[in-house]
Amino acid sequence: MLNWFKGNKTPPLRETTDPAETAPVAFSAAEVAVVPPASATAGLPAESSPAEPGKKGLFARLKEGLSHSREQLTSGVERLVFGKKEIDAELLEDLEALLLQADLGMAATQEMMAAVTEKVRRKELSDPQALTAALRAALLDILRPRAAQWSPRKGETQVVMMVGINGAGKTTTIGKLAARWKGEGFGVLLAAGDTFRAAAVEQLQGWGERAQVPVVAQGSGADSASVIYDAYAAARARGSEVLIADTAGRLHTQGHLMEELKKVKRVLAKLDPAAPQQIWLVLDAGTGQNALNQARQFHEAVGLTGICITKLDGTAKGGVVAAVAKALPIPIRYVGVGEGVEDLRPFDPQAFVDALFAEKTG
Ligand SMILES: Nc1nc2c(ncn2[C@@H]2O[C@H](COP(=O)(O)OP(=O)(O)OP(=O)(O)O)[C@@H](O)[C@H]2O)c(=O)[nH]1
Repeated sequence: MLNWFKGNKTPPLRETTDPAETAPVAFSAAEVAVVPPASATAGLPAESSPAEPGKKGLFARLKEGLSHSREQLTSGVERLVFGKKEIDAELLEDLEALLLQADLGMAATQEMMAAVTEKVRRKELSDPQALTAALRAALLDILRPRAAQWSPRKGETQVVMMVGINGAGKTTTIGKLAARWKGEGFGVLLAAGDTFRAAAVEQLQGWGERAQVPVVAQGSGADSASVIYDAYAAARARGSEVLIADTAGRLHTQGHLMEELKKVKRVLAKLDPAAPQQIWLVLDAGTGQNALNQARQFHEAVGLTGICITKLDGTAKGGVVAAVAKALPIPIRYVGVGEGVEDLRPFDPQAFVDALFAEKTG
């Protein structure tokens, strides 16, 4: 229990953009530490401060990030239609194979192929050169239902709990979200709930320092549910709008570790039955179709309300976003296209299709 509750002291009401606000607040240091340590930025990618806008245009960053995937899809289609006069069965077969190779997965591929084949059958599509436009439209139809932005709300304290397998990019995504929401004027607090990996606490504190957002942490090996509970209590007392809770990476197949996540939910619900208001799964795009299994199992265990797909810049498997969108009725909140703070983009289906699947290469 935090000592400002015990002592019935008035907690700081609201966070401001003043860095002084990020100094340790009133609490029992033995139990909870809200600390942005001085040297915690070690090991973080060099980048601009959160207040500094990205130097490149937002779409340009997304496009650059998706260049490997775009190259595979766009050039692939160009190769298939080169010299072709009509869309025949062979071309359609090759196209299906290309979409599967680009990691769109069976269900999304089949839906896109059905849309294209139907257009060919109705004679609305006969020119092979027009295939790309038809594919883009079909992809957009799959992605559009998954676009739903979430933002903290003034006057409420909501918890966004981040889950995922080891190394998916949870801590990094939390840092980027903290900078974004802080920049939008929300009071943000971070909970170092990954008590398993010692460096994770330091890493989170580094992001906290960069974003000028306080971090609630306990010693390594502490009970994750207790850290997140205390952090939620602190966030409510401070009037922060959002608590972003890190959790340890775990394989979706490790039943006992999935139970731990359920415990965090139960413990938070003691403070507010609606908490955690959001549970977001972080998926590494490079894991390809395995991302679907992860998403299904995390969803079954804890009930996801959002998905963030990271590392789209390092892979040609960008099509996995379509596979995830088709397989699960869960909003895709953000996509990560780099390690920098500005490389986390809100998921915008039209921008994503434009960046992933160019009308023409180049
Ligand atoms: N290129 C690229 N790298 C990323 C992206 N997101 C995260 N990373 C990198 O991925 C690595 C792992 O990220 P973390 O945030 O530590 O992953 P985690 O899920 O917290 O890991 P655990 O604590 O082991 O569960 C780091 O080197 C990040 O910089 C992204 O969108 N693009």
